[in-house]
Amino acid sequence: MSGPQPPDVLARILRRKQEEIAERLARTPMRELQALVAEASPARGFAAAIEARIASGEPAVIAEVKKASPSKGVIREEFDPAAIARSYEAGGAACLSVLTDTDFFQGEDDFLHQARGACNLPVLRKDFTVDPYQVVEARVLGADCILLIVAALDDDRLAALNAQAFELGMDVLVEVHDRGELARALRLAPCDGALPLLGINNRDLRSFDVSLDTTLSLLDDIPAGRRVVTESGIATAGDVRRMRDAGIEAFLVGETFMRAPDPGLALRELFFDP
Ligand SMILES: O=P(O)(O)OC[C@@H](O)[C@@H](O)c1c[nH]c2ccccc12
Repeated sequence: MSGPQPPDVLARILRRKQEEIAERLARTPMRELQALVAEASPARGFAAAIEARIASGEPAVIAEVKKASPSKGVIREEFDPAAIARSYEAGGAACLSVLTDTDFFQGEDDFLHQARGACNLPVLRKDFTVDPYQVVEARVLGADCILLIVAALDDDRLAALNAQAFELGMDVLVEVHDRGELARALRLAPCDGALPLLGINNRDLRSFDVSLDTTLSLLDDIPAGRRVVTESGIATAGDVRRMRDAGIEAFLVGETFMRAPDPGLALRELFFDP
């Protein structure tokens, strides 16, 4: 370790998230929210879209719609979620990921709505989901998949939120960063035969350090047949090659595309015409 370490940003985000959930509950009680599920747009099949893409011999790219982050500040000034979604779809994305956290990522719930409404791709709600209220909220917003960060949840909560998401017809991307978290993710039981996608975050959410070695170092512990998504820090054709040589076929990429004038073109160049 070198240089000053930032404070544990994940802990700060989770403290603030509890306040935010309380505020939202006070505005719209759970019962009212649940009544809106019936009116939500049917789920698009997030994991199925990834598998279909890989079955056709191409990598599955989950392209992220992200304006800012705590580690990088504002990443993209000119930010139109609908235009970005259309660009990603044209560039060959299999799915989208949309940041909805406002306080740390300058996201909005409405960004998900705008992005999903502008294309036919399944969409991941990228947020810090720690409460059943947020899972219902995700589906009401139209989300096709939610993120569950193992480092943010105890075993019981992780299992409960995972099952709840599947019951609502969504898929789950369960995110790990080290061997201990991976072991916990692998203990999740199937829901109606379905298991979550395994996301390996190359960025340490506590220190912001990024290393693609994180993904490679965990592969030996993953049973055959599980779908792995490598997340964060993918920037060059060499990075993509390195991951694909290790057998990784699903990628979650944000910053590299968000810094490009045309995000979908950047996607196409990185993955489809190197
Ligand atoms: O912008 P990048 O380095 O390509 O990373 C995308 C994505 O993996 C990252 O935004 C992310 C991964 N896990 C998260 C959890 C919360 C917020 C954000 C994230």
